[in-house]
Amino acid sequence: MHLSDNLPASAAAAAPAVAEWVRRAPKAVLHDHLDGGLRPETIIELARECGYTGLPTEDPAALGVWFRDAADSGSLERYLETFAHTCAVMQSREALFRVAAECAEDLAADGVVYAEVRYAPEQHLAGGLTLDEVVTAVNEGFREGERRAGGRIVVGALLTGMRHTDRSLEIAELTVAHRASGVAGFDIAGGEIGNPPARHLPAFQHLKRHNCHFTIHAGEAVGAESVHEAVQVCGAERIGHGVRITDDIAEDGTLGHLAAYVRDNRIALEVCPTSNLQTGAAKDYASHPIDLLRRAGFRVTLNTDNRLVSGTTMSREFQHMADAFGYGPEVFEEFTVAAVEAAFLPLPERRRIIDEVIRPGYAALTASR
Ligand SMILES: O=c1[nH]cnc2c1ncn2[C@@H]1O[C@H](CO)[C@@H](O)[C@H]1O
Ligand SMILES: [Zn+2]
Repeated sequence: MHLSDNLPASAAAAAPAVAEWVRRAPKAVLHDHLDGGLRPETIIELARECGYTGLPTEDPAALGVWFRDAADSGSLERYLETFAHTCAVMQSREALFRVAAECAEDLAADGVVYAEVRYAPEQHLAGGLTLDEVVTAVNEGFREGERRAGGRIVVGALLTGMRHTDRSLEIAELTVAHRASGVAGFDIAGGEIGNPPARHLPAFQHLKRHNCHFTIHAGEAVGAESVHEAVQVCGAERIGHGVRITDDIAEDGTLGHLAAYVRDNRIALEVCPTSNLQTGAAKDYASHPIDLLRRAGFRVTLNTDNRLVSGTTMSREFQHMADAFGYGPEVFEEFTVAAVEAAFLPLPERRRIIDEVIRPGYAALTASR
């Protein structure tokens, strides 16, 4: 049986028909940007409240389509331009709280049981908030969203430093300061070309000194050398995207030294297929390297990147992969367990989610199919 999605009808035209078992499957997402996943109607309401007049349309369905189409640019830089609109309306405590609460609610409604959601605190200071106030507002929003979802989801925040600015050390310090209260780790994001991760080495060294988790966007717009720098120079525990690691895999499947290192050390790849199609990191779903990487034994996780900007959900990403590669519940269970194993959570908590939520959820799914 197929159910239609709950996104606007016009946007649904480009979306796959999501099978009911896909929607019910327990999911975990490690790579989802808070400012890339707002509800269109929320953007419009927040814009009215704060006096932002730059939106391309005030029709929610049309706005959803506009984001996805504008981001279908073939370039990461143009994809990222769309975030000016979402960040513009996320400049008050109330707006951040609302967006974070709705994010947790929407993920839970899609069957996500564990999420790490990232954003760049430095992009939310235009209304006069301090970095600490931004983090507190978002954390409180996540707690509210967890409550509204009846405890069916656990959400952690990742604080992102923007790779083209010079605040990453400050954001790393903020991560350490808030780690006992809802912040799970750190990330760097933004345009990859011309902004290699090692430019932010002091931030990574600070995190290492304080035994803090971090991931790095790499191997999305730049090739395997970017993954090399993120892993070997900066010490990333996971890689955001990472799909261009295939530069280091020969046609016959032989792994180069870097690819072998990443695979053998179980460094998780946070793969986001739809986003990759939009930014030109992959040509189409059928030729997306996720299947090659999975079969080669990499720790592959499946993610949304930006639910609004990429017009997607976890269910849609699952469905695209099921359609392209014939994946059934056993593969999605593998991706979901891989994500929780690579989560920035204490080990007993990871084990609890896998043993008490994910394994039984898939067992029930398989029994009822
Ligand atoms: O796939 C991506 N690659 C690089 N940067 C990204 C991606 N998606 C979003 N952002 C950037 O991360 C910021 C904080 O959430 C966003 O504002 C956007 O500029
Ligand atoms: Zn991303």
